[in-house]
Order: sequence, then structure tokens, then C-alpha cells
Amino acid sequence: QKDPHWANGRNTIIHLFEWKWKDIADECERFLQYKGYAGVQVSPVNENIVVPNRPWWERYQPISYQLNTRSGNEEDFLDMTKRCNAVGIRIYVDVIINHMSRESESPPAVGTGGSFADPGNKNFTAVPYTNGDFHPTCAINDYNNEENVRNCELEKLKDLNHESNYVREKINEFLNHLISLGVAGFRVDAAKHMWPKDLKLIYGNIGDLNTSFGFPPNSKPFIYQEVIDLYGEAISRDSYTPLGAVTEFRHSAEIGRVFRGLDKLSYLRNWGTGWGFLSSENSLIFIDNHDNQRGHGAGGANILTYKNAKQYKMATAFMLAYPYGITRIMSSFYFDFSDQGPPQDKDENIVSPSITPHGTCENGWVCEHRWRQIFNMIEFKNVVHGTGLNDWWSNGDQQIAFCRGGKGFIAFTNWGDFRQTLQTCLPAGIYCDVISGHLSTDSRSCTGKTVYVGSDGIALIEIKALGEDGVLAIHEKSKV
Ligand SMILES: O=C(/C=C/c1ccc(O)c(O)c1)N[C@@H](Cc1ccc(O)cc1)C(=O)NCCCOc1c(-c2ccc(O)c(O)c2)oc2cc(O)cc(O)c2c1=O
Ligand SMILES: [Ca+2]
Repeated sequence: QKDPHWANGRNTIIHLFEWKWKDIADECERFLQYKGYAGVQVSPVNENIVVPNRPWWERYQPISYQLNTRSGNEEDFLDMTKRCNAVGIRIYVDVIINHMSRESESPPAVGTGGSFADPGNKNFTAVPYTNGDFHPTCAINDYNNEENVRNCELEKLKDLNHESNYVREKINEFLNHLISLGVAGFRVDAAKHMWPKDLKLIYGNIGDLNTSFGFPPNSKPFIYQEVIDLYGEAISRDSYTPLGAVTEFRHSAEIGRVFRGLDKLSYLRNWGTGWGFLSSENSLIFIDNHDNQRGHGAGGANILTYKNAKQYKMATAFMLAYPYGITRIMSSFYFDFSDQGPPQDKDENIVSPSITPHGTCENGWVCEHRWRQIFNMIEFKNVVHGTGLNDWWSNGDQQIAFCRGGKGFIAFTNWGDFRQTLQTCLPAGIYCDVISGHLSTDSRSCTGKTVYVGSDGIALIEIKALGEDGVLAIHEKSKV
């Protein structure tokens, strides 16, 4: 349950937050397959409560397990899993199994599929769930008390009682239905608020992946659990790593701090477990996520987002170049205030991203995954797959460089012009920097910077401190 089942040569997940299923299917076919992305994390697929002004977090308040949301219906979803898997892109679903919705501010509570519910009385007829399927009402108010965090209500959200066989059966019915529709695994929302022993039972009752979507027989779903653990709480990530991978929020918090210049790049030499993070195979890492990119989430003020474009791209390049963790890229919609929902038309339907002639997005979608510096580093990570880190260099402060085996080289400056003659570990030749540009279509020149590597692997590396990007990266496939 820790194998993401990626097609060979691919190894990064993209979170297409709030995208519609048909737009994701299009993106798999027209872009993601060619750039070497491995999979897509999709927004919750189950029917959610309709909240006035449609804040993004309404999708984290389930009304039922029917596949009816603003992203599309079951038919749209199946079309997406077929088309994406057909081009080697896996689908991971964000599942909310800790709770159902809270009382509606504007009763009666109605869902995106038209189902009614009465959350105040813990009555969700479209599942059905009734009072006995939930914990007695109490508020989570003590993160140092395990029972409180698991058995009470997170922000008044009705808390399911997983000790009940019936509740576990309904959840397994939902998860196995998604498996039959070709998903490769699950992002388990709010896992910290559920007992590991109950999750173990639920995960154990999920069937093998559906071989008609290209999975080998006896493949288990990839499980990664959202456990916000930044220190100092009673509940530790270590309770969940025996069951599946875990989101490593410390990575998100620390990488933001470092690339904001609040720590020395030279300290990144022992990145990963050296910084107290989970072991690599257990660790789902990211720069930002849908919650903490809005400022009030875990990791606080240092989280980097698309709003800090230069630092964001540098941090992403480092995350993708350094051999640690299971990497996930966030793809956002533009927002001005933290509750803001996805771009929508006058009827509150989510609008599709429109792709410009130079491949970026419009219509309110950021599409970080279509930024040249990011998708070229996806290829870098794919090219150097299987190598370790060697030939680390730093100036002891805000400039570093390292090799990945004999297949890739990268350099960063977070302060001051970078001008060093360094070992690139690559065979002699002319290489294109994949951050400032790429190999031309006729493979005879570079659209950005060119690096001349001598017979001894040595090259002059130059990065202007005030240039567009504080990174330079070359690899065996960017050779002229
Ligand atoms: O900001 C939000 C939503 C945040 C959120 C949503 C999904 C996530 O996966 C997540 O990590 C956070 N929600 C807003 C508005 C809100 C929504 C629902 C509600 O019942 C109350 C308020 C908010 O201000 N929430 C309070 C602070 C964030 O408290 C929430 C957390 C949360 C935050 C920090 C933690 O350390 C932690 O263990 C859990 O998880 C959720 C998970 C959900 O599935 C649904 C939620 O409403 C929430 C959620 O409110
Ligand atoms: Ca709970």
C-alpha cells in the first residue's frame, strides 16, 4: 500500500485541485503524458453540501458517497480514469471518511447531487447514516488528548464511529466502488482524527486494483494519509506509517523557511530524515497543499505558493532534484481570500481552464504544472531516477550545487551571483539549462542558457542573483 503503481519512468503526482473530470481527462491526453507526470490527485468525488458562495472547503463536508459534485458525475469520472490510465497517468482520490457535513447555515442541508440531509440530527438519508453511526457530540479542543482528537467533532463536522461494522462497511463499499472505476489509490483526509486500528480494518477490506486499467494482478491501492504533525501533539505520524504513506508537513514548512532565505541553503545537504522527516518511502512531500497555501493551514506563514513565484520554483526544483520522498505538485486556482472557491460562471458551475498559445492557463487557473521550470524539472527527476546524490558543493551559505549520479547536475543561489567552475558529473558536451529554456526542437541549440562541459566534467556555472530563476539544471537528455 506504499507503491503508487506509477508507469515506468514517471514519478510525480499533480494535484489538480477543483478541476472537473473532463478537463483532467483532456489534460492527461494533451499535456501530462508528454511531460512525464505519473498521476493526478483529484478533489473529493463524493456528494458534498452546498454552502452559500461555494467556499472551497464545502467539498470537505460529505452528504453522501454518490459521485455527484461540481467536478462531474460518475460517467464523467469513469471516462477520466479510462483516458488517463490509457496514457499512463494514475488517479488518486481525496477521500473523506472521518466525518460528514456540519449543520447547514441555511437549512435544509442539500448536496451537490440534490440529496437532502439533516446534519444537526446526524441523519444522512442518501447513505444512509443515522445517529447511532456517529460519536456523541463533543468538540475537538485538546490536541494532547488522543481520544478527544479521534472521537470528537473537528469544527462541528459530524464524526463517524468506525467501531461500527456498518459504518466501515459503507466506507468500504464507497472505496471499492472507486477501485472498480480504475483508481490507483487514496489520499485519506483528516487521518489524524481516526484510530489507526479502524483504518487498518478499512484498508484491509479494499480490493485489488482493477486490472482492466493496466494494473498488474494483486495490486494494492496506494494509500497516503493526511496527518498534520508539526511537533508537540499527542498524536504522531508514526502511528500511521505502518498503514500507508503519510503527508510530511514538516517538509512543506521547512522548505518554505529555507527558500525564503531564513536558513542557509548549505544546510540542505542532509535534507530528509536528517531534518527529522519521515523515511523517504513513507513520506508524501509537497511545497504547499490546498489548505496551507491559504495561510491559516499547517506550516504557517512560511509556506511558499504561486504568489511567491521565484522562490516557489526554486523550492520545487530542489524538491524534485533531491532524492527524497514521494513528490506531489500543487496546481491551484487564483484566490484573493482564503475561503474563495474555484472559478465559476453565473450559475455556479466551475469553469474550464483555457490554454494559451504558449501553454499556460487562463480563466482563473494558475496551472503551476505548466510552468516551464516545473515541468522541465519533472523530466529531470525522471531522467536521474535510481541515482543517488554526489559531488555536493556549497559556499557554506546561500549557494549549493550537486550531481545525481552521472545523469544530472543542478545549482542554486539564494543570495549573490553564482559564478563557479564545478564538476557536473556529466560526459563532455554542450548542455541546455532546462530552467531558463530547453533543447531546441532540432536538438541543435538551446532556447535558454548553454553550458559547456569539458572532458573532465568541469563546467563554468553562472546564475545571476537578480535573474528570472536562481537555479540552473542540466541532464543527459538536455545535451545538444
Ligand atoms: O479551513 C477549513 C477547512 C480546512 C481543511 C479542509 C480539508 C483538509 O484536508 C484540511 O487539511 C483542512 N475550513 C474553514 C471553515 C470551516 C469549515 C467547516 C467547519 O465545520 C468549520 C469551519 C475553517 O476555518 N476551519 C477551521 C480551521 C481548519 O480546521 C479544519 C481541519 C484541520 C485543520 C488543522 C489541523 O491540524 C487538523 O487536524 C484539521 O481539517 C478539516 C478537514 C476537513 O475534511 C474539513 C474541514 O472543514 C476541516 C477543517 O475545518
Ligand atoms: Ca474522528
